[in-house]
This record gives sequence, structure tokens and C-alpha cells, in this order.
Amino acid sequence: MSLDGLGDAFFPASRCRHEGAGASIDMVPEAHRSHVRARSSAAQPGANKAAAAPSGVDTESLLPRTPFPPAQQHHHPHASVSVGSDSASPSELTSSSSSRDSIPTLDAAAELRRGETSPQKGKNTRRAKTQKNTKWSRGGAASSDSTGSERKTSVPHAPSKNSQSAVSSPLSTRILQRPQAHTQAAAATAAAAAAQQARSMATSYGAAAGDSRRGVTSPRPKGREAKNTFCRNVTIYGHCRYENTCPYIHDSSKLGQNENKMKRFNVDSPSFTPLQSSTNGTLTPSSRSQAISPKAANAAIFTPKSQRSAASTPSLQTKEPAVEWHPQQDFAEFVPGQTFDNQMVDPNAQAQALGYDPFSASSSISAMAGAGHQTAAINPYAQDPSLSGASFYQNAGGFQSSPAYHLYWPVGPQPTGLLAYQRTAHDFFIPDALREDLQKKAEVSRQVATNSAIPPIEQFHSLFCLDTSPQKNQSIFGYANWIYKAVSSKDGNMYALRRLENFRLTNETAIRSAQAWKRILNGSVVTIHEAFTTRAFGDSSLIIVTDYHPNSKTLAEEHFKQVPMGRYHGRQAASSHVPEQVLWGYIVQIGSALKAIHGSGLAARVITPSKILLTSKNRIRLNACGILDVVQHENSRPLSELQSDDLSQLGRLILCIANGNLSAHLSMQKSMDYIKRSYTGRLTECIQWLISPQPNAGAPSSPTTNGPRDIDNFLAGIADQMASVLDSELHVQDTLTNTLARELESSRLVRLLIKLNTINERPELDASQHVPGSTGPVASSLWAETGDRYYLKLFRDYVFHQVDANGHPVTNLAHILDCLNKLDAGTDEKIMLVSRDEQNALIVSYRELKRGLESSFQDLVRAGRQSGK
Ligand SMILES: Nc1ncnc2c1ncn2[C@@H]1O[C@H](COP(=O)(O)OP(=O)(O)OP(=O)(O)O)[C@@H](O)[C@H]1O
Repeated sequence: MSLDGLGDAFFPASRCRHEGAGASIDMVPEAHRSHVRARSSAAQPGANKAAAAPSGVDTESLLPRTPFPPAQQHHHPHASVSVGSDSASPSELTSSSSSRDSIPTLDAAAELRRGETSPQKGKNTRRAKTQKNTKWSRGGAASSDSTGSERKTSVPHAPSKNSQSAVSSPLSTRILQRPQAHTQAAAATAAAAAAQQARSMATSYGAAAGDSRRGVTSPRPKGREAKNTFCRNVTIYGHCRYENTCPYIHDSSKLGQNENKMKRFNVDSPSFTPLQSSTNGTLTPSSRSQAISPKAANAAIFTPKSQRSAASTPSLQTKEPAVEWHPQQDFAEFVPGQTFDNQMVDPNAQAQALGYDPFSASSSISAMAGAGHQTAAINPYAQDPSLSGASFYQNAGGFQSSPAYHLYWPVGPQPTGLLAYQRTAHDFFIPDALREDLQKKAEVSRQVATNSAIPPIEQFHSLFCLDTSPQKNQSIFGYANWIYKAVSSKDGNMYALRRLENFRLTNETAIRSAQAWKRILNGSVVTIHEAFTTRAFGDSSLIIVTDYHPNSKTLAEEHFKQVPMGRYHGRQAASSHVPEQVLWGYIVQIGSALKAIHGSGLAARVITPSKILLTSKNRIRLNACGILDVVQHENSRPLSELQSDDLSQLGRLILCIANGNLSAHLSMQKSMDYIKRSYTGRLTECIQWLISPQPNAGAPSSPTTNGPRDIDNFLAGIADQMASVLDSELHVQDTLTNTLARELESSRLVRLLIKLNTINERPELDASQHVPGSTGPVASSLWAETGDRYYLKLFRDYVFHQVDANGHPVTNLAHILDCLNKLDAGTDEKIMLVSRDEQNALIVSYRELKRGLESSFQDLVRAGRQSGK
């Protein structure tokens, strides 16, 4: 355990190092060094020469002149440091934890000595030699390589032989820095002792040493120091054999009461050093560079104050390597909303917190300790099986109201002159017209008739009548016909069922003629699936099953609508001019349909405004094809005649639409005059060619006029218009593709929101479920309120619950989209998350948040799988 992190956390300025005196400075923990330097500098400007001495300078000779004794001046094996303990200045730092001093100075002591005598030698070798030859020698006579500093050596009650190498080095090193007066006294006392006695002391280390050391007693600690200093023997050996006489504290609880209540900040303040899970699953202290930054995944567990309890968690002490002794206080769990004082007076709770490591529960989290962002292991776009059960239907089973089409409708003029990076809210969503069209289709598709008396037919159920008028026109098929929307129980799809009332099937082959129409798969033809007769309606009805195109209307409804109410009831609505491009679009689409139909040896036979569906803007489909083949099976005309009639019907259709009059073909000359006046000669010529009764009239605008009157010749004549229509359709396709790509972005954010809401404030999942191999008691903190989840909770507030300076809600769509997009990308940008009680402010990056989101969600998925087993 290094104190570097702690030192950095509280004393960032102490990071600067003095090159020349590195050995001596490294003896002192970072925090102490900073303080000691400050004090020394304040007391005597020249004091810092020791620290600032260049390499090669005899730092030892400088040390005794230091007016203010360094932190290691304690005469006692207790490594605790109380610098300037008689000062109550808040800026003073008091280290009450002896452990902090002991371990970091072990190697440093050797470093110092190596620098003094034999820089070439290895650390361990040098340290052993120091202990053997110089440490316990007194007066210099007994030591062959005693130095001035070593003659000052004085170690009161040494702990034990076995621990000599581990403990004596730092002690001896500290003695090097004793004040001049004290060392001189020690030297005088030592000079009075015989060399044999000195050797005996060196070998009988720990045995009745107190007597022999009385002559060189260290200065007794000041009362307040002793009160505030924990006995090092207890911390190292578990007990102090001199407890009755030892002035230091042996009860850790008293330590907290005596000292920590007085000093809010000191080097033993709760550590911000995160415990990182290494690859083998053990905890290691974070590196110096990571001391204060709250790395989301690996930082100490965050437990809101309200969630924290003293419920025990397994101790980490048993996991620690024997040589790395960690003071319990160093591993305090960071609890938002909890003051440092509270943590300090409860060392047991902190010790219990050591063993609790929610992060080791997830293998994915341990991967976070790595420097790389291991996103490859997690595919955020993969379909989670846990999500597969989600309903696709809005308001399914609940109250159904009309979709809120107005939600995104632009109010007022659109802003102009936006810069390249500026967007309006509408830029993030699909165009309003398309969205409304799709939503209406979905709404119409779900329409059901309550208390419907329409019976199910074969596999079709939930029949819903699509007819808009109760008056049925029998002129087309010779039968009254109705059309229903129905759901097939075979495949669950919706179909349109056209029923011809009172149809009597006299010839079986008649109904088989519908089979040929099943092969017509053209984008401009409503596909026929089957035909059958039924008596489900109480009569003999012919049923033609076709594709269902929700929210479509006929060309008759589009261009020849009747005014339904008022004095104009029944009258044809005033015609509006139909653009020529629309007419060409109709011609090309129907031409394409006829090409497919005629190519299959069939004829459409019904090309009339009421039997052509407009399924979306300018998108038409021939409807009710093949019905006449069944109904007029025995009175059928020659195919060539029927196919030529298809072209004539197409001509009349365009003529009527262009004139805005369903009976325009009855006054041909007048209607053609209107066409000539209102449209180009190219369209006029095309219409004339279509309605011309001559069988060999050539092709419209074709170089030769001798071609046959068929669909191929017709399409060749309008090739230029077909290319134009094809190009506009390609543009439409591109636009839709871009819209789809934009929606893909929205679906990304929806996935994020799903995960975020699945994790946030989940009440039932306890953290203890995710500690693999945990034998300790049940963790007290709720899963959703700790670790990564706590960050994510604060992030949710940051994104959605922002308020302005007056506390009013901020509903900034740009902010929300910005945050979610950055979270999805996992950027390195850092944000500050503030707890709701404003007692904690955490700085995290989107990258860390993303890792936490993914790992937390994986925790949930795993927990769900486990419960399913
Ligand atoms: N395959 C279909 N999919 C969806 N809606 C359809 C389908 N076929 C027809 N419709 C709708 O059903 C309604 C009635 O269609 P239909 O073909 O009966 O026209 P109509 O105006 O009633 O003509 P007619 O008076 O000659 O029966 C129209 O609004 C039409 O849009």
C-alpha cells in the first residue's frame, strides 16, 4: 500500500521532487514531506538546502542542522509522526497512523544509507549490513564502518529478533535525523558502555533491552502526542508487551476519540485511493496517477449515506500479502454524504468494508482495470434475449386514443441561416408527413369492430368492413361487392377479402382461373392470394383474398371525391388540376402492371378509378384484377381484345383524371381540347394513342407508326417518361434510406434508454448476489445504489432532471440527445455529477459511464439467467 495516492489526493503540490536529496525525501511519505518542507522553510530559509542539495551532496551532514526535526525524529519505535503537534493550526498535518510511516520508510532508509556509503550495492544487501554492523553499535567503537550518524543510533525497546530486518531499518534510519542535542546525548551514553556490552546488545536484541537503553532514553512523547499516537507494537505484533508503561495508545477506539475528532483532515483521512481489481481478481491499490480521479469502475464503492449500515462485509485483511501491511483506515469505503470524521471514528466498519468488492463480481468489470477500452467483448447492438418479449404494440389492450400527430409538428416558420453544426429538433426525427402516414396506417390496421356480427370465414377472423358507402355499385362485376379487412389464423397477417354477394359458381374451372393471378407479383398490382366460395354470410358468396394496404384509398376517392354533407351532397367536388408528372406516374405504373399481366397471358379488365388503390403518395396499384375472369368465365372475349381494351381503359382513366370528371370520356372532343390546353402535346399524344380504337396505330411518339397496339409498343413509346419516373422514384428511395438511417440513430438511443431505465433504482437486486465466492455476510448496500449504478443514477439526473438557477425544470432536447449520443459513443469528455443532496460531486467520463452501463446491464442479464435455471 502506498501513500502516494493519499498524498496526491490531499497534497497535490507535494508531487514535486527534489532531485538531489531524493533519498532523504523518499523516506518520508509524500504528505509528510510536503509538510515538513513547508515547516522547515518557514522556520529557516536555509533549511531547505538539505532537500535541495544536488546529487552527491552529503545530505547526512545537513540533516542535523535542520532546525525543525523531520517527521522521523521520533525516538520511539512507533513510527507515528507528530510534526508540530503543539500547534493547532488547521494546516498542520498529523499522522497518527504509525503504519504509514513504517512501511514506506523501509526501503528509503536503505536508499539513504546506500547513498552515503556504497551507492553501488544492492538495496537488500546494504540494508542487511546496516542492521548487522551498525545499527546496534554504540559509540562508534564497536562498528567498523560506523559513521557519525550511526553513532547516534539509539533504539529503545526493539520488538523481536525475527522482525529485526523488517522493523529495525526504518528505525535506524529515523535515528539519523535526530536533533543534534539528542544524538549527542546518545553518543555520550553510548561511549560509556563497553564494546562487549554493545555487541551483547546487538545480539540480545529484545531481551531485557529496556535496562540497557535507559541510559539513552528517547525523549518522552509529549502528553498530547502520546494521546494521539497509536502504539506501533500493537499494529505490528498485535499487542504491546509494555502496555502498562507505554505512553502510547493501545485501544484503537480511543485513538479515534482522542485525535480524529480534533483534526478533520490529516494523512489518515479516508482514502480516496480506489481499489483496483487486477486481472487475478485481487485488489491492488491504484497507482499514483489514479489517486483522485474517480475511475468509475474501479473506484471505491459508493454507497449513499442512507444506504450505508454497519452490516458487515468480509474483511480484506486475509487477502493481503503478509509483507504489505495496510492500515485499516486507508481502505475506507467512500460513502457519499458521509463526513470524514464519521469514517475515522468507525475503523471497524471501514475494515469490514475492505472485504466487500462488488466489482470483482463481474468479469467484465475486472476487464475495466485494463487500460484499453474493451468494448469488443460487449456488443451493445446485439439483441438481448431478455428484451425479446417486449410488446410491439402501443397501447395494446389499454385505452386507445388517436396518436398525437401534433407532437413534432413545426410551429411557426422554420429557422433559416443555421450554421453547419446547428440542428433543429425536426432534424432528429423522420419527416412529419411520413411519420403521420405510417402512424395512421398502423392505427387503421389495428381497427376492430366491437360487437361485430360478421362471422369468421375459413381461417379469416376479425373481419372489419372497409367500405365507406352502404350503396354498392353492381355495374362493374354484376354483383354487389363488399370488402373486409381480416386476420388469417394461419400466418397472423392481414388480408383484404372482397365478397361478391349471391355469386353462384356454375363451373369449377371458373374459380381456378384465379390461380394464374397468384403468380402476378408486381409492385403496381394488388396481389391475389386465393378465391373460394362460402355460405358463411347466409348466401353463396365469392371471396377473393388479396393483399391488405392499410389506409389506402381509391383514385376515385382521391380525384373525384363527393362532398359528403350539406347542400353539395352527392355532387361532384370541384376538380383540381392534377400535375402532369402525377399523370405520367400513373401511366408508367399502370403500364408496368399491364406489362406483367399481359406477359402472363392475362388481362386486367378493370382499370377504373374505383378499382385502383392509392397506397401512398402517387403510388397506385391495380385492384380487383382477376375477378371478371371468374365471374365472366364463360363469356370471355379473346385475350388480345381484352388486352387492347386495357390500354383503352388506361387512356380513359387518364383523360378523366386530367379533366377531373368521371364522365369525361363521354364527351371526347371537349375533354381532349382541355387536355391540349392544360398539358403538353406529349401527354395529349399519349392519351390519344391509348384511346384510339385502331388496332395498328403505332406507338406514341415512336418513329414508326406501324407497330402493333400492345403494351410493349406502348412502353417503348413512353420510354423517356419511364426514365423520368424511375429517377424520381430513386430519389424517393434515397430519401427513405436516409430517413431510415436517421431512425437507426434513434433506435440506438432507445437501446441506451432501455438499459438505463432497467438499471436505475432497481429495487430487488442486492449487491451480495454478485460477489462470486463471497463468504461474508450479506452486503448492506443495494445494488442499484452502489458502484457503477450510483454513477448511472446521478447521470440520469444529469441528463433528464436538470434545473435552472431558479430551480425550474430544464427540458432541453439538445442537451438530452447530446448526452445520450456521447454516452453511446463513450467519449473521453468528463462531466460532473452531483448527488441530490449536493454533498458529493463526482467527475466521470462518458467512457467510464458506458462501461458501467454495459457491465451493470450484463449483471442484470446474468441474474435473470440464474433465476431462470
Ligand atoms: N386491398 C385493399 N386494401 C385496403 N383497402 C382496400 C383494398 N381494396 C379496397 N380497399 C378500400 O376499400 C374501400 C372500398 O373499396 P371498393 O373497391 O369497394 O371501392 P368502392 O368505392 O366501394 O367502389 P364500388 O362502389 O365500385 O364498390 C376503399 O376505400 C378502398 O380504399
